[in-house]
Amino acid sequence: MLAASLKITPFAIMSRPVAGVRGDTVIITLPGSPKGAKENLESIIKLLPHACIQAAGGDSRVIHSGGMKKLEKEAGVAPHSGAHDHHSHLYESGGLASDDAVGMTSGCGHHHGGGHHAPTPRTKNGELRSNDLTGDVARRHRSSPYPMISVKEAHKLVEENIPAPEVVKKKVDASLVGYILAEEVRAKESVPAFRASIVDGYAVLHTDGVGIYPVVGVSHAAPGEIKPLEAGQIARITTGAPLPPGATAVVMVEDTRIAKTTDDGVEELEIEILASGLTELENVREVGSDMKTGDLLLQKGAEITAVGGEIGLLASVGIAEVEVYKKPVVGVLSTGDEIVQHDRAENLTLGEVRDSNRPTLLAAITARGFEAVDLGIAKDQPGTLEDVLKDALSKVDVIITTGGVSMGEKDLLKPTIERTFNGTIHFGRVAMKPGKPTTFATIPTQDSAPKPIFSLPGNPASATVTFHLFVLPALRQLAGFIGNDIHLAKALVTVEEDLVLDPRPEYHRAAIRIDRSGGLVARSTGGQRSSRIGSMEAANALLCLPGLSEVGDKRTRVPRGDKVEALIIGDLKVLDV
Ligand SMILES: Nc1nc2c(c(=O)[nH]1)N[C@H]1C(S)=C(S)[C@@H](COP(=O)(O)OP(=O)(O)OC[C@H]3O[C@@H](n4cnc5c(N)ncnc54)[C@H](O)[C@@H]3O)O[C@H]1N2
Ligand code: MOO
Ligand SMILES: [Mg+2]
Repeated sequence: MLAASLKITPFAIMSRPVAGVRGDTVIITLPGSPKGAKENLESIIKLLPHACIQAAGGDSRVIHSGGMKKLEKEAGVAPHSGAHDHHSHLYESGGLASDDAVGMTSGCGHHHGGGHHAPTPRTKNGELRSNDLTGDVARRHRSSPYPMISVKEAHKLVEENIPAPEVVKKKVDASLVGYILAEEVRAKESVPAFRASIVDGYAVLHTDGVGIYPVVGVSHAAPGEIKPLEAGQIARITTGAPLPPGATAVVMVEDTRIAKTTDDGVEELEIEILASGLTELENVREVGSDMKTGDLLLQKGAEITAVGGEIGLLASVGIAEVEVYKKPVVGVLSTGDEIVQHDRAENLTLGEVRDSNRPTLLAAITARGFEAVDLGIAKDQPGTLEDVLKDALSKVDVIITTGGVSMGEKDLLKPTIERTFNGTIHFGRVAMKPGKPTTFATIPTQDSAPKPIFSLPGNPASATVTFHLFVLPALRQLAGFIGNDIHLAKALVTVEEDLVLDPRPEYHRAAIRIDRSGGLVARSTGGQRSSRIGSMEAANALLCLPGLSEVGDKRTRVPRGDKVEALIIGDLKVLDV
């Protein structure tokens, strides 16, 4: 306790905690200050069950040989009671789970440079961290070997380990939306390519002034030759049509009067110009006044957006194809013996679970403009998982799997990635809720850079949140987005109700609306349990709530009316009045 407190304050030297055992009771004294008490307790709490069992006379040899479960049962220590779980979360968010833990960040966790130490894929004595693939359950890790890193760290590790984007040529058409330009584009023609009228009326010499003039020609917005115009003459012209050579302005038909027509009253012979003080090029678009040959049209790195403006600009100067960054093809694989096709007709038998992760992710990937490949469901068998992943590596640029990344003996993704594919696990645990066991790795391949694989947690809300937080930015980076454009947009929103804080930094699903004053208000989607995909229904934002450990015991909730940072994951809607 003193050592842990000393890391926090030198005043720790002044405290005089004592601890002891009376009968079979463990007694520990803590400082008076609530903060001090919490910090001291946290530094030893993981050992309390052990200490209690020893104080109750448990035999330490049995304990260390994994007989903890049996002893806990005998001693009536509930192995996984809520409280215990709560405590385990408490450490993890406090970064006390292991000495590799790093300080937590609050907010949306986007890294802004700054030092970081990436946890090494191997332990200090060079061992691989994952369980071995023998499946001997008694040999599996009893606590995670993966350092708990912050979301900010995780973002940095992803950004540093995503391959460089590939350049491809694409036609300028609707399929270009969402691509990033890999080259600077300049105008190869001027717009307009000729002097064009902005209005319907009469082409004149602006020096002629008011008076009656003969109509000597007609210029329609159509290809064809136009006769030159002399002083004292005018020509009828329609909007967008080329001015006759020699003409220097256009008078709107509203500023004229008919002076003489043919006998049958069909054709106009002479027109009275009523507009005076015409300036040169009045109502005329000079050649290249919108865009001149050689002008910069679009920068390298510009996004071709769904608004269509960039496609229009390219089309307006006749660009037929451009170099863009190839968008990654993304494979989605569900894993788990319990997982069945969501639309399988038969009713569920005991233990079966409908696959919601794959449909969710395939939809989200496609809607974001990336090509998604359905890799189906893999059983929790090392062999089949290996076959499916091998096949996937030959077909897609990025693999997403869900499930099988936690502490269970059937959680095969980490061991398979590391031991079968010689992959590098860049991180395997993130201080966040949901999404703690999120795993990001790269797998070496013969003919390309190591391929990214995101093994997301199986819990549906966890899988969907971590897709938005980690995978989507990686896809955007692969597609050529840079800097903050890689990440989801952040906004400050006012919470409409009190939100209870979790020990871990939480990405709380919410529906945000633009309110009458133009501000953003957030309404929680309700129960945020990681298994509840319903918490993603109507969610267009993830509220970045700090973990309890970050806010100290100052507060345990975000009060209604407070503002928090939110990551925008869906379209904004206006508040229904
Ligand atoms: N002893 C510990 N157990 C767990 C920990 C821990 O730290 N210690 N972490 C918990 C957290 S946090 C999460 S998140 C989960 C993630 O575990 P996995 O990634 O291994 O996920 P699975 O066990 O395979 O499945 C979890 C849950 O989700 C259901 N599932 C899986 N795939 C799908 C799918 N495609 N569609 C719908 N539902 C799916 C699965 O049936 C399970 O119910 O680990 C905790 N455990
Ligand atoms: O980390 Mo998990 O909170 O259940 O997704
Ligand atoms: Mg599991």
